[in-house]
Amino acid sequence: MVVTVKVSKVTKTFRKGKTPVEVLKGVDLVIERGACMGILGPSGTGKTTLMRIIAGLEVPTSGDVYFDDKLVSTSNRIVVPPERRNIGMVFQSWALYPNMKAYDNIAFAVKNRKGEELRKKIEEIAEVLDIKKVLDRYPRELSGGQQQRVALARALAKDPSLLVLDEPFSNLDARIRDSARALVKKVQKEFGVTAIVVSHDPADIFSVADVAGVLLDGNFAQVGSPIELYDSPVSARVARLVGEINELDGQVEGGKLKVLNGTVEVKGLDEGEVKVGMRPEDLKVSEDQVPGMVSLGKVRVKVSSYTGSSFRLVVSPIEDDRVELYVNSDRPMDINSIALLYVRPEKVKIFRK
Ligand SMILES: Nc1ncnc2c1ncn2[C@@H]1O[C@H](COP(=O)(O)OP(=O)(O)OP(=O)(O)O)[C@@H](O)[C@H]1O
Repeated sequence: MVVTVKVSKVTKTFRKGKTPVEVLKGVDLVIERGACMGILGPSGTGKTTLMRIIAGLEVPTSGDVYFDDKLVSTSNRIVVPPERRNIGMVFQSWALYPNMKAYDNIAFAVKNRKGEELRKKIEEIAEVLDIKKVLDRYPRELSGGQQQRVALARALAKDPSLLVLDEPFSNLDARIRDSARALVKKVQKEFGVTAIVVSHDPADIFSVADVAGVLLDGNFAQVGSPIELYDSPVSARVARLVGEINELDGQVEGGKLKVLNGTVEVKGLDEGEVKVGMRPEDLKVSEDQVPGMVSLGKVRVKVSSYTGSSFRLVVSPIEDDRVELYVNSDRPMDINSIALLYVRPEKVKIFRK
């Protein structure tokens, strides 16, 4: 039975020698039945700890965890042990048994089915994951992508209440990572299982999660759809974690934002010093006027490099060489050429200092 997961005011304190360190500081979270929640955050921020608490592998210092209405963990106590939470887990390492064929690796995890019924279930999942032909191979005879799919099949074969994926793509080549992400999304939806994906790579989270949370300093700094997090981050730290961003100082005066040599209309903001964020794809360098975009003044091109699908420019305002901005461009530019820098005004992000 697929569950809704509810985490309520969960804290976790570890001891580093004699010093207590509070890693989670009252985390609240609801993952609706059948939804896929992504958890993003820098290293050491408590992502794995939170996931282990949900899985029952770690006990919360305080707070509660529910699967539907059932209390599974509470302050310093595991109410339902991990083996009875029916969680399908996929780890970064995939953790396949090297001495067992793919089929047996999958079958080993399934306790509730036997014989023909088990075989049918495994074949059905193998079909969806396209690993039917490799079920009689040992892990060492499989590619990384196939091993990952076997690990996913193993997690799904027991009809889990919850699927937990811990950095599931980090051991894959960049070449197949995109297709692996698409496959995870497809099977998660097809099997209708509630899922949690933990990663430090926003691309992992954005490609599979319906809702994502950014964990910073022991709490969620923001929870929202991937688009919300990317387009409307609540802070410069969140903005930086979910994608590349240029950060500049600006000033709000009389309903206008002054940044570099440009002015952008803004509404409902307090006057004063602000931090301004602009993503490289929201900037453009051009000799001509660009309709719908606002000029930020003249810049000098310092770097123009080809990235495979587009060009990447590094530019500096002509009056201040120390300020550098990254700009995505559909064409190369001559080094040291001077042009105007434009920004899409609706995409400018403004943060309090
Ligand atoms: N069993 C433990 N005892 C003491 N400290 C721990 C223990 N487990 C984790 N920590 C500490 O808690 C903090 C959070 O660790 P956690 O592994 O949850 O972070 P993370 O966000 O998953 O990091 P990463 O992305 O590097 O895996 C770290 O500072 C870590 O050193």
